Amino acid sequence: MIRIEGLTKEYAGNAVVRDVSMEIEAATITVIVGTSGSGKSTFLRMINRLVEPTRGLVEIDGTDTREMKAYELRRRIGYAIQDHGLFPHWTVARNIATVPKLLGWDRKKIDARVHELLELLQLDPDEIAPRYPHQLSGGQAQRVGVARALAARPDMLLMDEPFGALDPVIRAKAQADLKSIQERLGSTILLVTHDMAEAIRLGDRIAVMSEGRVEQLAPPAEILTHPASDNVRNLVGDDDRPFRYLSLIPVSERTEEGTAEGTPIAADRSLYDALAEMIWSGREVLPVVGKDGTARGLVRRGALLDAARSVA
Ligand SMILES: Nc1ncnc2c1ncn2[C@@H]1O[C@H](COP(=O)(O)OP(=O)(O)OP(=O)(O)O)[C@@H](O)[C@H]1O
Repeated sequence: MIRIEGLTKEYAGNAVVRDVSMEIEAATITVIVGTSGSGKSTFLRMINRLVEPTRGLVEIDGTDTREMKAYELRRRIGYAIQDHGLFPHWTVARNIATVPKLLGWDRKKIDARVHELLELLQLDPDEIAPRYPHQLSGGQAQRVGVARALAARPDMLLMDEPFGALDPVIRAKAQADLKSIQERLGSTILLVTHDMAEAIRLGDRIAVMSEGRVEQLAPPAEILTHPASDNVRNLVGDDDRPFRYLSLIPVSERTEEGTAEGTPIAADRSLYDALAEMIWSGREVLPVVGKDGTARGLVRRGALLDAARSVA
């Protein structure tokens, strides 16, 4: 678990991060979202001490980061940034091996880890490992950046706008990949973005920052249903709120007893998917099935619209 208390950064007496406290559970994704200049990157960089806090405390599993040596911080906290930060004159394999090498791992262990990580990120090791960064697509470079950050099995991964340089289609794929890797490895991730849609898609919790403070720290559904301030409401975007909310709630939560005709929808799909299916197929009711295909009941369009209206 990561404990952050009273974290503050001042430049020339001017606070850019003000008294931020939070606890981050292991194996969760916390997304820091906010407008430009709200202090997100400075906050993130104080966690691995790339920026030295003016005041406050960061503890990882009970150890104050001030008591950790630089190499230990690097091992325990992986760091991935927007333009991936790969070293241009090093191959992909050497880039990924940066921290393990610093830690003195032997060659065999490093090679095995590079191979394993490339496979995890769905890159062909034989093809990609010997390449140089300029020989990669944007999406591949981004994944290599994540592989490098994961190399020494860190306790925590810090990601600063990791998908910022990707086009929307690749970005959505990269987000889905990150989520599935995180679920598989049980990684603890703190990710900075200015994109609320990304925050809602990825976050177990979202911290909304404004002028150096955390204005709200809550799960996505709560941010959507109960924005704590006008600022949070603006970031969420009034027009999209109902749709974003529907995309977070599984069909199982609005399933009623009964039977209905036509192609069913799976209970773990979202209400948004159900509504899209209803519009597409011109139906007002869909049968709902479980993962194993057994009937679970039905979902009505009225119930979806009620759910959407609850946040409108
Ligand atoms: N080294 C520095 N010296 C002085 N001021 C700084 C320094 N680094 C950051 N700042 C200021 O701190 C504020 C917060 O910057 P920060 O980069 O943390 O914001 P951000 O929310 O990450 O913004 P963006 O989304 O644009 O990256 C800004 O006003 C910035 O100008």
